[in-house]
Parts: sequence; C-alpha cells; structure tokens
Amino acid sequence: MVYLRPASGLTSFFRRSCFATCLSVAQVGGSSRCYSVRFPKKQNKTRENPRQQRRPKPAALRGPPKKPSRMLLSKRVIEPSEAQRSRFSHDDFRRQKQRVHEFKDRQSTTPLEIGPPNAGGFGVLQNIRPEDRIPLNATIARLDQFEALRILPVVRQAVYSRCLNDVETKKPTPIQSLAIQKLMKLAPASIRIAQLGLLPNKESEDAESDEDYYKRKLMRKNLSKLKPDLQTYLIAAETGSGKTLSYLIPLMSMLKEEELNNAPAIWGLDAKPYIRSVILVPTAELVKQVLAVVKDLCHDVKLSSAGLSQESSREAANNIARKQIDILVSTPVPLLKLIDRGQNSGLLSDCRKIIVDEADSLMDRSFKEKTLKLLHTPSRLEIAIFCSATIPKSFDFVLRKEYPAMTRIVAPHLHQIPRKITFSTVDTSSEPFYNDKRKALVQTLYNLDKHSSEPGKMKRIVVFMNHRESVDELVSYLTRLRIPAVGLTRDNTLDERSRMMREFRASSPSIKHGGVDLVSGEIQGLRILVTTDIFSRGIDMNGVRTVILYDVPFSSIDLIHRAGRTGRMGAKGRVILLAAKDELKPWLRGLGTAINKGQALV
Ligand SMILES: Nc1ncnc2c1ncn2[C@@H]1O[C@H](COP(=O)(O)OP(=O)(O)OP(=O)(O)O)[C@@H](O)[C@H]1O
Repeated sequence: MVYLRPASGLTSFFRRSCFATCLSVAQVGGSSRCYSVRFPKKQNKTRENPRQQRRPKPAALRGPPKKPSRMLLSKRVIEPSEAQRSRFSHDDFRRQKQRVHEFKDRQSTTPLEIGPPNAGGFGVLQNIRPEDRIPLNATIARLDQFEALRILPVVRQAVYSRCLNDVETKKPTPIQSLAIQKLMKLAPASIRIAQLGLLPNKESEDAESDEDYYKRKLMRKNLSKLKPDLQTYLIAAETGSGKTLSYLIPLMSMLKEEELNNAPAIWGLDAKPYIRSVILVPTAELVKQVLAVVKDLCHDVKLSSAGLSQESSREAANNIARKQIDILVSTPVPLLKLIDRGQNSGLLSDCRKIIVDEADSLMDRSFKEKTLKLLHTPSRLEIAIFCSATIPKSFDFVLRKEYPAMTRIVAPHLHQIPRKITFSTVDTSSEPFYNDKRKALVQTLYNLDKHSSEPGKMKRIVVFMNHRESVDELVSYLTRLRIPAVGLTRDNTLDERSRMMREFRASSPSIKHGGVDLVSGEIQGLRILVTTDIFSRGIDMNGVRTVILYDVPFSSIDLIHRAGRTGRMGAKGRVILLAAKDELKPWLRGLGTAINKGQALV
C-alpha cells in the first residue's frame, strides 16, 4: 500500500491509519508496507530565456490608466494626489467623485434583517415599510416654523420662553410639525358646539327669544349625554426628536381653546372637581420629568396640572380627586387605585383627552390590561394619542386590533439610531482583556478620559447593565480604582434617584486638567452613571455624549432606547458595546456597520 505524503502535519495521522490497515491486513493473513513520498517544493519560476521575459507594452497599446481602488463602506472621499490627478482626464475624475458622493450611507431605508430563528430579542420590531412612513417632503419644509402651525399664540409664547429659551433658532422638529398639523386639524369640541348653534352668538344673544333659549339649552343637555367619536393617533419618531412637545403643544392649545369658547361651563364643570386630560407614562421618573415641562408651560398658559405616581402619598392622591385639573400626569396603577376607591369612581367622567407616552411599554404584557382599562373608563373620551420611539410587532398588533381606524404619524427615520451617533464594539475576549469585561470597561473609560472631545469639560458617561444586582458590584470596583461612579437602580428611593439624576444632569462643569488628581488619585474628568433599563426610556440626560453598553441588550427595542440617551436633538454621540466574541452572534457582528449606515433595526 502506498500513500502520497501531502504535508508534514498530516503525516502522523496517515501513518497511524496506515498502521491500523496494515494490522488488519496482517490479521487476515496478507502483507503490506508503508511508504511515504515527498513532493519537491514549488519553486518560483524564472524565465531563463531573455526572449521570454515580459516587455513593457508600448504606450499606444497600453490603454487608459488604472483607477485607484476604493473601500465600499468608507465615507471618506479619497482625493487623488497631484500625480494621479494629472493621469485622469477632468471628466473621469468628476464622474468618480460624483459616484462616491452618491453613496448615501445614512439614508438607507432597507431594514437590517436580523430576524428569527436565532436572533434572540432582535427581530421583535415591526418592519415599517417606506410607504407607511411620512416622507420628509415639502409639507415639513412648509411647516418649519411654529408660526406656520395652528397653535394658540399664548401656547407658542410659553414654548418659546419656557422650553426653547436657550435655542437660537426656534423651529419645530419634523415630528412636531407633522403631529401638530394633524392634531390641530381637529376642531375642538367647543367649536363644534358653536357650529351646531349651541353657543349663543354675541350679537344675537340679546335678541334671542325665550323659546330659542330653552331649545338651545335642551340641545346642549342632549349633546352632553352623547358619546363623541373617539379619534386615535400614533406619533412614532426616533429617540430625542422632541415627541413630548409634539403632543403637549396641541393638547394645551385644545384645552385653552375650549376654555376661551366657554366649553367647560357648557359641560357643567364650573362647580365640581374634574380631570380634563391625562398623560400616562410608565415610571415615576417620567412623571417627574414630563410634569416639570407641563408645569412650566401651564404657568404661562394658565392651566392647572398635577402628578401622580406610586411614590405619591395617599393624601396627595386624595387631593387630586378634590381638585379641578386640566392636565394630570400619572402612571397607570396609582390612577386605577384612586378611581377604584368608591367615592372617586366618576373621576375620569369629564376626561376627553388621554395621551399614552412610551406607549409600546404601556401596551406590553405587563401594562396592557391596566392601560386599556384606563382608556375605556372615560365615557366622553374624544382623543387618544399613543406616542413611542419603537413599534414592536406585539404593539402594532394590539393597536390594529383595538383601534383599526387609527391615524399614524410615523417619522421617516423610525427604528434608526440617530444620525450623529457612532457605534463601535470592544471585543472583551481579545488581548489584553481576556474575557475580563471590567478591565475592558476601565480601558475604555481611560481612553475616553484622554480623548480630545469635550475639551475642558467634565465628560458624562452612562453605563447600561442588564441586571440591577450587578450594578453595585461594578460601582464599587470602579470606586476602588478611584474612578468616580454612581449606581442608580430601582432599589434606590425616588428621592435618592431624583437627587442623583439631578446631580448627573447638571451641565458639565469646566475642568482645568483631565487625567488623575495627584493628591486623591481620582480620575478627574469623568462623571459616570451605572444604571439599568429603568433610565433607558424617555429620560432626557441633557447632552450626554457617551453611552457604554456593558451587557448586550436583550432586544433591539432596549438597544434603541439605551442608545437614545445620547445624540438627542441632532447632537453628536457615541455608543460603545462591550462584548466577548461568543456573545457576538453573527447577526450582532454586523450591527455596527448597519447602524453606522443608518439602517432601521427590526
Ligand atoms: N423644537 C425644538 N428645538 C430644540 N429643542 C427641542 C425642541 N423640541 C424639544 N426640544 C428638546 O429636545 C429634548 C428632547 O426632547 P424629548 O424628551 O421630547 O424627546 P423624545 O423624542 O420624547 O425622546 P425619547 O424618545 O427618548 O423619549 C428636550 O430637552 C427638549 O427640550
């Protein structure tokens, strides 16, 4: 038996298998031998005959010069050197440059197809087709000023002075233009009443006969018993796009317009406690944040407001039931509890507008029943607005089932990570970390401290973890290394959380030098917040530039919300994912490229 030896590494394997064959042959009485034959090494061929040597072609036969190759994904336009330029004709060069500019990497509309069967929590978002998104077209260009929108002047003035005081050019964001325009097309109830002739005309009031007066009064009474048609809206736009004002401005305009038309008096709200509108949010933090904006605006617009969350005392909750409130900001459970207390069962009977902020979360398995119960409680509900930065498939299904006639206002860049965020991954399994994620985090923080961005400013960094039990451990590890970090989880009381968040959100103080303090040994230029998903939704962190994802998020929804704490309102941001090689499933490896190319996640 002869075998040809292909390479030294495999020899022993072949020898062993040959030996086994020899043995088996010997056992049955035959004979065999083992040979190995070595192939000569491949030599570089040289042409010995000078006649065979390749000669350069004459210039006339050579054709046009070769174009330099280009990386497909590179955003950089490679300017040819002077020497290269002289080899191109001008037209060639212009065409080539144009082609590079045509590569619109952040405009891609094809979603990143990372779906089932093995994509974990990725693949849960609804694939919104381009035709279902409202294009950024002439409508938005036409409505790029608050003055072009139908808003009451007093509300507009309050927005300018209270919310956009620091902003140089005060103009609505695309989702604000679209939402305000659509919502304000609705004639408020009071105007409809006036159109029906139920409100007295100022001039004809005196001349009105008794018969007409009583007829009008009767019609008004009958009308107040009628259940109005419910109008439902979905406002969906990327994180940090100004969704809060996109529903607050129309809400306040409508409430105020109703007051100016004397509608509350017509509805008989003069003498009794009422709640005219409710904004539902999922957490106590969001109650605080949204209520702060509402209170600011209400101060100027002259409307009343209140907040209710699981942190509110029983007395504070009971007080709400005794007041006349135009806008109540609340989480679902405490509001349901308040209504369930016998004497308050009619608390929402005059509520005509409900807004469900972070609606995908409030319509998920844990909240859905409670939210729907609240939506079905007011008998005179006129408008329900659902507002969200993500549309998971399950949420889309519930909306289609419960509100098939819903008007959808979906921004063109929904499910994309905002344009100015750069996404990168640190492989924690490679040298020098060798699967020690904490080391990788420290190295990343050190690099960020040294980085030239935000010069002379304290850099604020948010680190997201999947489990709150791990937060304290990581914070004490960082503190031991004299890296200033605070942990913020559901285990802290609301007061603690508010205080820590206030300190973290306070604008970055200026610092003279970065690096390490020689006396305390502390890294001076960083302020680090380690937290979980409790702070990933809706919280406005006031110009945070860096988000570190210490754990791979459970789903694309979590990824979008966590990343959305930076890069808000067109500001720059960076998201760094720390992941070991075995965590980086094939569909996760392409994530950075897809995000940086502007693909929508599903
Ligand atoms: N037209 C505007 N011009 C400039 N800044 C604005 C404008 N509208 C809102 N902002 C500011 O942008 C920030 C983000 O707004 P907001 O919190 O409403 O975003 P969001 O879309 O609700 O984000 P998320 O999806 O994370 O909840 C806020 O600080 C807000 O004051």
